[in-house]
Amino acid sequence: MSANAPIVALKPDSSVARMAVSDRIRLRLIEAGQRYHANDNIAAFIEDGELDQLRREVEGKLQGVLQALVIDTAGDHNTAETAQRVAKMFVDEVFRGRYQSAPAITEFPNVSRLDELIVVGPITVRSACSHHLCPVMGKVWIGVLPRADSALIGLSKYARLCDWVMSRPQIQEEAVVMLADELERRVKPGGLAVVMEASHFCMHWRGVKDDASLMRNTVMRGAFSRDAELRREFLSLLGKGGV
Ligand SMILES: Nc1nc2c(ncn2[C@@H]2O[C@H](COP(=O)(O)OP(=O)(O)OP(=O)(O)O)[C@@H](O)[C@H]2O)c(=O)[nH]1
Repeated sequence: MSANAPIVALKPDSSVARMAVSDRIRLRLIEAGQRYHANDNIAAFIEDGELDQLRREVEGKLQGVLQALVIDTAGDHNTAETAQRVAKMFVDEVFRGRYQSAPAITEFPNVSRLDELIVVGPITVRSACSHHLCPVMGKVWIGVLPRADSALIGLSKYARLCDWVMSRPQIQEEAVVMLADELERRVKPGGLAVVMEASHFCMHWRGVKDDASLMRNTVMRGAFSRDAELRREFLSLLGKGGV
């Protein structure tokens, strides 16, 4: 992990070793000039074994939150292990797209020089808003217009990539752009379209308590941004119940 090297120079070994694991990781990120917003992946800055330490650190902080909420975690059998459960849920499940490396995406050359529209979806996606950490549940549709030098990727890989990008706290507008960037980098298509439709629990469960509203947004790149007919064809293929 190359980003680790400058940290050792910055601080004596012993003081780095004594730091909380989140501080060690943060120092590496800062030293490398790497952004670490809620929707950024920081896997390259986490060393072997540190995720276990991070989960334990998060558990300790969550125990403090429960204590501050005046919940008797010692006497209440239902919350006795809540801090541990929630830490595991954040680090290993719902926010794992921050801490784990990208899924392996097998790429195949476009031997047949396919240049017709491919539509994948609806892919079920689960995320969380970065404002309240409430669930965001939705669907994503992806349109790819390949060109001769594009890579073709397996169908399941669209869903794997979606899951990796979505498993982070974020806003929907940025989520679709990030997903489009990841797809564009791997597939190098002549055109790329992403549509997301999602339900935000920060609006259902709390706040305005509006049960019905959805947010829909799109990213249109390359041929999709230039060609209205292609856009129409893609949108018409999203199907009933789609956008
Ligand atoms: N644009 C956008 N807004 C979002 C998304 N997810 C949640 N929000 C909104 O983020 C806003 C945060 O607003 P604040 O005023 O800081 O928070 P708040 O006082 O809890 O707001 P209320 O939800 O209105 O009670 C809310 O309006 C949410 O509905 C998203 O993906 N995109």
